[in-house]
Amino acid sequence: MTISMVYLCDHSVMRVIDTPLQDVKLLRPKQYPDERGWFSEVFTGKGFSALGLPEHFVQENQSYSSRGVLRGLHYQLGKQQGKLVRVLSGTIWDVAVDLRPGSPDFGQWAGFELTGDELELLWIPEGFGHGFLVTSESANVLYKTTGYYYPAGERCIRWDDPSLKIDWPLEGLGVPNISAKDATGSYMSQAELPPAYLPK
Ligand SMILES: Cc1cn([C@H]2C[C@H](O)[C@@H](COP(=O)(O)OP(=O)(O)O[C@H]3O[C@@H](C)C(=O)[C@@H](O)[C@H]3O)O2)c(=O)[nH]c1=O
Repeated sequence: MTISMVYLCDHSVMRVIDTPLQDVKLLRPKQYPDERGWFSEVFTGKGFSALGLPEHFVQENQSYSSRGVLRGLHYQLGKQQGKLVRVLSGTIWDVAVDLRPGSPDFGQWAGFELTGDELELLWIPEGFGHGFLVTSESANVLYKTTGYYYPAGERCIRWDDPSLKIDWPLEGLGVPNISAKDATGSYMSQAELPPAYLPK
């Protein structure tokens, strides 16, 4: 994690934190505490647009998982999805992998601990594989997507693909609990990948 930048979007302040993957961002919305608790504008279309991030999301998903569950690494072909991920309760280790051929970060991954105790969002653009491991008793994960669910385009890369060398924090968790579908995931070398990276 490198540079921290603060952008002003009207009255609202969003801290944008660069990550080892140039197009993946951690976002910390401003919180307004008072004697009742706190308030925050977690997402505004115009604020995101001012940051060069998508203004429109078409779907919001929530999943609940118990400790040791690993979902991923998922992406969609045909109708791609950018994802804005937030943890409502519990703690996960969230992973993004750049799958865009030609990208400077192609084949690179980054992992982030996200917890319901912090107001933090992770922005993962189209063309990335996404997955997470639940490291707390349970976790509620909420994410908006820029594209609709498109089952025909669903793809999965194995969480344990040795070419990716993802350092999942599995200490004390043992073998992760994955779905039957994820167990049939592809190795990246054999996977049908998203469209090539387009430099901005
Ligand atoms: C993802 C999704 C699933 N479903 C259904 C299909 C299935 O019956 C059930 C569970 O689906 P899955 O096993 O694919 O759910 P899950 O393994 O949680 O899939 C999700 O994983 C994370 C890591 C992502 O990044 C998401 O984009 C999505 O791929 O929910 C929908 O109706 N809409 C959706 O958008």
